[in-house]
Amino acid sequence: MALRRLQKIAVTPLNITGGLTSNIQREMSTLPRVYVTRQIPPEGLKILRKSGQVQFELWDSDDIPVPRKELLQKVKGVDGLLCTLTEKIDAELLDAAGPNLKVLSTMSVGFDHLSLDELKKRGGWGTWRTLWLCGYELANSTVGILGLGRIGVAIAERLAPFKVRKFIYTDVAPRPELASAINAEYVSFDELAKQSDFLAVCCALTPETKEICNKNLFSKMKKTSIFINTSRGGVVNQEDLYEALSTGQIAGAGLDVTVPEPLPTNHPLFTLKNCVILPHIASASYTTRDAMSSLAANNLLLGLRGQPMIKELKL
Ligand SMILES: O=C(O)C(=O)CO
Repeated sequence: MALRRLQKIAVTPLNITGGLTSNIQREMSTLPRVYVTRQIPPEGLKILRKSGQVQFELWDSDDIPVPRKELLQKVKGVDGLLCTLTEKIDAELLDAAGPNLKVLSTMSVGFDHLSLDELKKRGGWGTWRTLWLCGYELANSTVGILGLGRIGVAIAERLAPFKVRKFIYTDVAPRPELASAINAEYVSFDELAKQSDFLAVCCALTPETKEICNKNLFSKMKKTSIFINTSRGGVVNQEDLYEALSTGQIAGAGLDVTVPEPLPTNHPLFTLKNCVILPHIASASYTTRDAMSSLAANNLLLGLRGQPMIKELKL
């Protein structure tokens, strides 16, 4: 299989001796996987370890280079490869590594052991493929809304032209006045999970909704369904979401909100190909932010004058 997403190649003019004495080193986590092809001097290993950014495995010998057969096995699916000048990085090796490989770093100033043509070939988008970056269609789908308020209705109005077959929603009680505007059917929480092809969370974060989206919800969803959260990160149990996405329990997630915000770039959710994360920007248009600031200012002035506010949170 061809490598499609090679992003960086680094050459390193290091000349340090020394090393670790243990056999294969393995740090298990959900972080990007790196293979280190040689017992490199401890400073480099310390940097990798301390970074908290990667899990790595090491061929722990300074005397003999990793046998080619072993190397071809070990590089399968890695995100990064740290090699030395004794490893030939050619088409066979890059194919064995596969499409996850993003960075190749060599502990050498010379780069004659790297097949530059093969590396270049794998640096761009690659060729168009029939199922490349395919997703699921809104047409004929069932869209579920968890918490139907003005935002849920506005989302449904925007999705309807894509020929959604059916809108369903759940809330503490049916909300017929809002639901009628989008022809949405009230269902139970379980039915919402079971039927939704796209499930959009639009509820407020309250003690009742905290982590309401957890393994109980995800385990009832279809394997082809997409989970969307634009409300608050706290309504989701992120460990359960990670589990559901990484095991294929659900097909994908789009998150505008997370805990914390912004989500640290080494968070396990960022390692998933089926999770798109934004830094809370769903309302980030000049018009919307102007409207939000005007509303807040007008509410304040009305309140100070003792008049009814345009939007008042009933306590
Ligand atoms: O207004 C809010 O509460 C927001 O989350 C803005 O995106």
